[in-house]
Amino acid sequence: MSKDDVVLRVDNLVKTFGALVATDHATFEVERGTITGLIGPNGAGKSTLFNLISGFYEADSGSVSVNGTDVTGQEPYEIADHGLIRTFQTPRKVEGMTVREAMLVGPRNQPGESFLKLFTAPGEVGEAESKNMDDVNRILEEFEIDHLATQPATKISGGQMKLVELARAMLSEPEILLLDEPAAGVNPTLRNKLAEQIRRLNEQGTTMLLIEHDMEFVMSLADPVIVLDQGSVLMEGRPDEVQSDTRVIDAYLG
Ligand SMILES: Nc1ncnc2c1ncn2[C@@H]1O[C@H](COP(=O)(O)OP(=O)(O)OP(=O)(O)O)[C@@H](O)[C@H]1O
Repeated sequence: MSKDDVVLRVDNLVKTFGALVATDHATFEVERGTITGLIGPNGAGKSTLFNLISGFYEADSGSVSVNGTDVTGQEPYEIADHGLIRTFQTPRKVEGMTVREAMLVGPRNQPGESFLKLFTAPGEVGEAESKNMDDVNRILEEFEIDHLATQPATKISGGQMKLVELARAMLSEPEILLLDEPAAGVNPTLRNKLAEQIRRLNEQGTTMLLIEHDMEFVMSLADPVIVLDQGSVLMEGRPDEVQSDTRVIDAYLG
């Protein structure tokens, strides 16, 4: 793979918790334009890997690069500025806000977040905020969830919240989006909607790295699929190759 084709490179990452090696020299690349699946039995180290890649955990050793830039040791917001955005298994609490307000929390590079700018460049702040509002309204429509805009964010279903999380992540215009179990606890109708949206975003150019326990969901969306076992990469291949590999079957039954 040429350097330009790789959005994310994970090289020999190690993370220990006391005597437990949660990430054991994990090494892989995510090719631009793909939906790459990341699967593995419970405790294989998938969430730890996401936390390391997105800067929420510090690695003991190894490196992470995004778009050819070494981001090892950077803070999550710095890594986000390089175009890597993640969602969480359990969406963050947004009490007291409508869905539209929750969407507005935390888009990247928002000048309103800098108090100084309120005094030095108030016009810029106003413009940025109205652009954010336009972006939120456009994305709510694209995700076909504009009817939820004025609902209290805590009153919508878990599945709808997952759609809102995905929509909110897209406000940052990521080059690579890390999705942590988007289908978990979501009913079949909304799961299909989520899959449709993930496919649409990918066709429009967003590369994805997808952790998912629902095999049907991940195998119908992802290619390639990386299998993690005991903190390291066991294999990588097309969904059909992974599903029939005896090492993978053993790891799951193990
Ligand atoms: N903060 C932590 N402190 C101590 N041990 C941890 C911590 N986070 C994860 N672990 C341990 O590291 C190992 C990998 O956990 P991790 O959550 O990354 O696996 P996973 O593949 O995401 O599992 P699951 O599919 O069940 O979510 C497990 O043994 C877990 O108990």
